[in-house]
Amino acid sequence: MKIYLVGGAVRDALMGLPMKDYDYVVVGSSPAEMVAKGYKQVGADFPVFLHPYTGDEYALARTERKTGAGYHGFSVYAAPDVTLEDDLSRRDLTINAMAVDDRDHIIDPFGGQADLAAKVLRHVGPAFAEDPVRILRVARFAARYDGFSVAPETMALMRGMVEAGEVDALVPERVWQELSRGLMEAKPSRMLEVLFECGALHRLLPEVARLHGVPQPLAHHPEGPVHIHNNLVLDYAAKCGASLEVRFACLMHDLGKGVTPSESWPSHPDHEGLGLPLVEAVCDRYKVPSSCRELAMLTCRYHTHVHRALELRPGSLVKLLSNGDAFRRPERFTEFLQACRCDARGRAGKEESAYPQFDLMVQAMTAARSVNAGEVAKNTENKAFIPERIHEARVSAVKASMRQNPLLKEEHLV
Ligand SMILES: Nc1ccn([C@@H]2O[C@H](COP(=O)(O)OP(=O)(O)OP(=O)(O)O)[C@@H](O)[C@H]2O)c(=O)n1
Ligand SMILES: [Mg+2]
Repeated sequence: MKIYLVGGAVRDALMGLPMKDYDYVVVGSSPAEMVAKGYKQVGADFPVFLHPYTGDEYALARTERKTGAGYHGFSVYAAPDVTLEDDLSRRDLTINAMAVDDRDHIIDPFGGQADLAAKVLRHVGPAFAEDPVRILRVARFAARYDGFSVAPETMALMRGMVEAGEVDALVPERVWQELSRGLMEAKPSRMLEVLFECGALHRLLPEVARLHGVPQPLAHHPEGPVHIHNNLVLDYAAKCGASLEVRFACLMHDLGKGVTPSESWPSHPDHEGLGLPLVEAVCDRYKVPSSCRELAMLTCRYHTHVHRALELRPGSLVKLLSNGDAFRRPERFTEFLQACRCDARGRAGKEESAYPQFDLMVQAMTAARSVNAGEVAKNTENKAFIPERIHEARVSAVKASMRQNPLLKEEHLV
């Protein structure tokens, strides 16, 4: 038998990037031989084994053929006569279809090195079309690797797959897994662009696709239409190293602008409220984790309130804190503020601009949270007045702390 390192590790090594996981292909062996050598078989469907010491994955060279719809509609053929080239030819992209043998010799039958040098994401062959997840993978690699483009013939193939309804058959968990990974890459906007170009975004996230070309007031948004703004917001969040929750909230924050009646353009009255059912629909569709869902809802609903924080009086600031659940969930409220800051800076020429609303809201939250609500409750004789008294105490605390904030004018302190 012969063992080769394949896939992502080879690609990343050639790019000079750290290798994350090692996948090996074994040629000329059998399950019985692998087990006899101490490898542990994992999964009944595929001939994949774990190395007894390193835990790395070793797969018998195999060919796959789609026999029906969905995930189980595959027939796998693994036998000692399947060659390394056979195995590489069923893989998605040329840059993922290279192997290295035990003498560090590179086997590259599909021009993966040339495509790496030219920064091209190109499919290996017609087998690409057998797995629609690959459309999402291509979009994700475009978001990860700076300057990579999708080969025209690959884009055409992906478009054909979308038209054939292939992405509609994807299970929600897989879509979320790929989308969330793409959001965590260096330039998430590239994922959206690639998905848009092949038509997959319209199928998977029509709410986001709909933002394309929608006008906004130029004075606030010199970058132009909503989708460009959305892309800048996302990429700024990525540049800051924001969490998945913050990045997802950024992706969702302006969905309401996609359903503004065109008579109102370029204004978007109540896009916050209009966006909420759309955010819910996306989250339901992909069973989005509640941490992402909650922050996205909060951000959609209240981001413009935070933008106006400098004009809010203490009473309104406390109400915003309370609506944002800042007393019970201060960490989440801080992530909400981060998303608001990404929104403000994700505009042409605004990336470096000050966003004093962030510090102001943190200051207000700290002051309001310093109120001992239990103590206020204990000292309130008529228990029906407790919520009101707590609110008043918080307002007083915010007011006192605001007196030290030079950003605020006297009239805001009343
Ligand atoms: N839908 C898929 C998934 C995987 N592969 C192949 O299996 C290898 C390993 O898959 P995986 O670890 O999921 O992806 P990587 O390419 O290693 O990317 P990542 O860095 O995200 O792990 C890929 O390189 C590719 O050759 C494929 O052809 N089609
Ligand atoms: Mg990998």
